[in-house]
Amino acid sequence: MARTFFVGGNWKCNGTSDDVKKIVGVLNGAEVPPEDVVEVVVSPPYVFLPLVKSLLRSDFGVAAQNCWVRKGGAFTGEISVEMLVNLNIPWVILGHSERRLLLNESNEFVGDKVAYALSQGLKVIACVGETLEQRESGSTMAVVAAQTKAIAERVLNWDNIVLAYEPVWAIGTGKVATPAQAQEVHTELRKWLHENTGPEVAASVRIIYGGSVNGKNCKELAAQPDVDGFLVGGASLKPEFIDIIASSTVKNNN
Ligand SMILES: O=C(CO)COP(=O)(O)O
Repeated sequence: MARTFFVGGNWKCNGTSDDVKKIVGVLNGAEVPPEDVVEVVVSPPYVFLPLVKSLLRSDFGVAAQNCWVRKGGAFTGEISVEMLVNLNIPWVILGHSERRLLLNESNEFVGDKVAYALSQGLKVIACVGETLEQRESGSTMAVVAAQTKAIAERVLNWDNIVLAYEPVWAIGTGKVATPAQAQEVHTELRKWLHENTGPEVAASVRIIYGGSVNGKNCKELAAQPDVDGFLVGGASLKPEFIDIIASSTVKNNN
């Protein structure tokens, strides 16, 4: 089954409005493969969402980097799903390891957020991934399965979910997973989805890789059969993001 390649740019907590305008200018001027080959979504900090939404080319999507777990209300400092819907922001990144680890977001909390965001019509980039310690102790698959299970227990329809495998040890470290390491976990995740959510979900859900993806290593990673795209951090703030988008064409012979 054809899974459209997906390239997300997670800008994290970076930049000024001038930086944002510059990045969007580069994206708007870029020649990229058509939408049936690659879906591109960029994720600026909350405060720049309206600016990016107003300036960005219409064939690229926009994602928030987080949202509140339930309907908005007396939750100082939070941004609700309803607000994102109101601003026509179609996507949200949830469960990023920086939030799981630095802000103590549990698997259950992330699962609740995914379910609520989907219920209100948002599409979700749900992140899973193990720490170096967990990898070295041989628990990679147990960790990502538990993270995925907390989502699967709360969600019936996976049509609007992209699953991002982001090994924590590869994030912002310049230490990229080898194509074989990425493929191995993606295959296992697809197997897990097959057993726990059924063959259709397993065949159609896009599993993307994140962790030190750049313009040089993207092609070899993209060539792996179960790597359906990328979630890019640092390199999404640079012109090489265009090269990463272009790596989608390695799937063209599928
Ligand atoms: O966390 C990431 C994307 O969400 C990856 O970040 P880097 O590409 O900077 O390693």
